[in-house]
This record gives sequence, structure tokens and C-alpha cells, in this order.
Amino acid sequence: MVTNTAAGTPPAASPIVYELAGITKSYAGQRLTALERVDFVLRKGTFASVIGSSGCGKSTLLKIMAGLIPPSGGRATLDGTPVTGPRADIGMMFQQATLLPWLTTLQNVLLPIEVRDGKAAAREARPRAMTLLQTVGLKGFEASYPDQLSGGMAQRAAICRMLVSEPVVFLLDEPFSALDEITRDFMNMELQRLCAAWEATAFLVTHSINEAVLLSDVVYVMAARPGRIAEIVPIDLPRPRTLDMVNSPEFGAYVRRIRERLDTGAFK
Ligand SMILES: Nc1ncnc2c1ncn2[C@@H]1O[C@H](COP(=O)(O)OP(=O)(O)OP(=O)(O)O)[C@@H](O)[C@H]1O
Repeated sequence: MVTNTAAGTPPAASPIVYELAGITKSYAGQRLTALERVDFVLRKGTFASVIGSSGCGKSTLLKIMAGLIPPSGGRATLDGTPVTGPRADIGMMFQQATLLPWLTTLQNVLLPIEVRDGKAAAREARPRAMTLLQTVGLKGFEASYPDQLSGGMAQRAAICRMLVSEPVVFLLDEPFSALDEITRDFMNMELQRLCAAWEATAFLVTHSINEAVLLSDVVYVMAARPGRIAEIVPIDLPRPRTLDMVNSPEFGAYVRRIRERLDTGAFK
């Protein structure tokens, strides 16, 4: 049973934020079914990850959850309403920070608000953006341009850009995989801290078993062709998680279990 969550509350007691029911996806012109009957829920304040081999359908799943592509069948529901397109209450982070090079860090953080609600709304959100930048250690870099930031700093700015709209759910597509290992470890701990502070509901796509176990309350192991959830692994490790936990026997047991499932299921 899972007893620890990013926010410190038992997931069984927390309400459902996001629900996927019978999601299938076939791409036009392809005989291959990318996803077949994927069902799960994300509960308030919990961190879930999906892990699977290349091509098993993780990105397809995340794009459907973000409303970027429609499913062929089934339903995605956020906060009780069907997800039929991109929405302000869905926050996303990608492998690349994708900051616009001609805007300052602060302007980049405010961009989603400016695009959606206009310049006045962006001006109003300025103090919130400044506080967010301070929270992630970017105070003093508000006026810097993206080429003056390191990879880790750029991703911290991208975190602020995701948070500024105060989303209900965070969808994270390997956000730190382009960073060096030391920065990545640090960013994962930062992410954990922010998720706890926000009581965030988060969903991470990753290729790293260690990262999935370290951050998650539950790991969904995907198998390929057709993409489906092969196993649900609740991670019952105490929070806050620390990097030295990866050396514990409990951590190792979770990693082995997931790896075995990937070995036996992912390439069938
Ligand atoms: N736009 C598309 N048109 C046709 N087929 C697609 C399209 N996008 C993905 N696919 C196919 O759907 C399957 C799942 O792809 P997807 O990108 O979701 O996998 P993934 O698990 O995210 O892979 P990776 O880990 O390599 O990023 C693959 O067989 C892929 O070839």
C-alpha cells in the first residue's frame, strides 16, 4: 500500500484529479495500435511515472493527456471535464526548455499568460513570476536572456513558466534528460520540493528506472505493441526522498521488479 505521497497525504484519501478510461490510439495509415485500453487515475498530490521501452507509446499517452492529440477511443477527464484540447489548467515541461531567445527569463515565464490573456494580465502576474523565479534560485536572472543561462537554469525557468498559470496537473516529458547527471539529480530533488510545496499532481514520462522510483508514489510500466500498462508498481518509500536512498535494499528491490517487468514485457 502507498502511504507516502509528494504532499504527504495518503493517495487513497485524496480526490481523483485526472482520469483515463479505455484510451486507445491508432495512427492513420498505420496498422499498429499505439495504445490499447489504457486506464488509470491520478490523485491529488501524488506523483506518478510511466516507464517503457522506446516506441511503446509514452509520448502518445502524454500528448493525449495534454489535449494535443485526440484518442481514437476512450476518455481523458481533468477535474471532471473532458480534455478535448490544450488547457490552461494543464502544465507541461519538455526535454528542452524551449525558451524564446529574444525574450528575457521573466518575459519567457510570463509568455503563456501574455499569449492567453494579454499584456495587462502578464503585467499583473509579474510579482507571481518574480516570486517563482526566486523560489527556484533564479533571483537576479530575471533580465538575463536564455543564452546566458545554463541548461539547468533554463529548465528552472521552464518550471516557473509551467507554474505561473497555476495548473491543476503537471505533465512532464523527460524534463531533465538532456542535463548532465549531477544537474539532473539536483533538479529532481528540486522538483520533489516544488511538488510537495504545491501539493502537485504530477505525471512523468521517463526512461530512467532510478528516476521513476526516486520521485514516484506509483510507477506504471508500459509494454509495447500495443502500448498498454503491463504493471502498476506502488512505491512505498518514505518522503522526502533523498539521493542516497538509491543505495538502499528497498530501492534496489523496486528497481529490479520494474527492470524484470520491462525485460519480460516491453519487447513482446
Ligand atoms: N504521428 C505519428 N504517426 C504515425 N505513427 C506514430 C506517430 N507518433 C508515434 N507513432 C508510432 O506510435 C508508436 C508509439 O510512439 P511514441 O512516440 O508514443 O512512443 P514512446 O514510447 O514515446 O517512444 P520513445 O521512448 O522512443 O520516445 C510508435 O510505433 C511510433 O512509430
